[in-house]
Amino acid sequence: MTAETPEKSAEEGLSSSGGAGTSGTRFDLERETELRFEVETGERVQLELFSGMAEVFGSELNRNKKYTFGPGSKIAVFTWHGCTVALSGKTEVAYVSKDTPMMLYLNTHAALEQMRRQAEKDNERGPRVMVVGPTDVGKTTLCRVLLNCAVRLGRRPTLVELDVGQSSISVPGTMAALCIERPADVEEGFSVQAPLVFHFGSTTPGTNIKLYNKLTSSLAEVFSQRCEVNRKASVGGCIINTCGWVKGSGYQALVHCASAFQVDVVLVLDQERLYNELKRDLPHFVRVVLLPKSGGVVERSKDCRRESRDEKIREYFYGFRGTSFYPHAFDVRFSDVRIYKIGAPSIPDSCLPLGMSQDDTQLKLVPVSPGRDLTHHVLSVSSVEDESEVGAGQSRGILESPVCGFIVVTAVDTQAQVMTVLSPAPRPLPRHTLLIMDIRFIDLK
Ligand SMILES: Nc1ncnc2c1ncn2[C@@H]1O[C@H](COP(=O)(O)OP(=O)(O)OP(=O)(O)O)[C@@H](O)[C@H]1O
Repeated sequence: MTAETPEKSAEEGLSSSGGAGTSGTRFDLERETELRFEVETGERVQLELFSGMAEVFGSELNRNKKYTFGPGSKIAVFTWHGCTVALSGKTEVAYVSKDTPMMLYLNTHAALEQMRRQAEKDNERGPRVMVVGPTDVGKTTLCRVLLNCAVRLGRRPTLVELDVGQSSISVPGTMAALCIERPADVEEGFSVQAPLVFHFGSTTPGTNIKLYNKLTSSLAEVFSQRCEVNRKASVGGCIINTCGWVKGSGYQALVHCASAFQVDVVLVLDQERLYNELKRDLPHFVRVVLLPKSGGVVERSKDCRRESRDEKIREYFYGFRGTSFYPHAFDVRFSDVRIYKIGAPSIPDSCLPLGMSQDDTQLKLVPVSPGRDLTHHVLSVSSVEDESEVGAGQSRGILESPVCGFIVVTAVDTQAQVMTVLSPAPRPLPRHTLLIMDIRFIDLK
């Protein structure tokens, strides 16, 4: 699609916001402004840069290339020096804003880069940054901007993803780390090659906060080990994306994360209360910075979040926009696998065996006998060696082993004692220890 319909200036674009789907609308953006748009459900929108320079969340746009955004995408095209872009397709809203915090975000990046330079000089480690704030304040977007800025300067920062509801690295229900080697693709985001992924199993940390904190520590440990042997990773530092749960145990989990990763900087988006609490509770050498949220960040409904989780799982099996991968379906005999759930249901303290605490039950591996209720569940394939025995001591090994992939149970035949699974690779499964998630995926499309 090209800009064949009437051309509009930014001001006209403003007046066209509010929905009546526009096609081929041209926007002349002044310096330091951004064009924000949302794609209507069931639609696609194409973006093209005609002149000047512009970026989407820190990834530069190429001129005269058409970028396509799928249903529900919420995008901001920012320009430092002015540009002309066009949108074609049905947008729910499209408007230009002069009021953007990008300058503050860039200043934050400049300060982090200064810390990296200093680290290089002094043979120290680079900044470890934690981004926090309530839901829908643009945490993920800020992480992306900061990582893009760093990698564009030749740095190799690590993205640590602790948001188990909306992971930007792997499927929901996981906690992961990814070394960033190139800027995010404008449409697809960061290229996910060789991430380190741990199984959490649900979309809210509150379902098993003990496990959540444990895995945060495991990620921190692996990251620190990598920094010891890889100078670039050490200088690049890390940007940690967290969950929007910032009260009670959620808050404690943030404090735990700050200590596990030994963070130097905490960026608090849009909540003064959280900012003050962290200033009070973190050691004085941690720099806690309050940043405003962008007016463009869009609140997402529960349904919208569920859809984007489903989309993420679909993407894992079928690739971006469902076109690049061809998953396999095959039968797995019950006797060939061992399936566990992490965490036993909590029972009153008075009923626990002598010397055992609730904490122990949260980290316990509970064997699951396959039945029909397993249908549609996502299972993580643990990388733990098949031969290892699961005794009281070894369960730790499974909890703290990364996963090597995911499968979805599509059918269970209890008579034949087999289950049919959807898998990214052909049979056989690479390992036979499976961890069940609370998350289900129904392969409808
Ligand atoms: N300036 C902007 N203009 C338009 N859309 C934006 C802008 N910044 C962010 N968004 C969009 O707003 C949505 C929410 O942003 P983001 O995912 O960064 O928030 P979050 O705080 O990480 O959310 P949560 O932690 O609750 O999942 C995303 O779809 C993102 O693309």
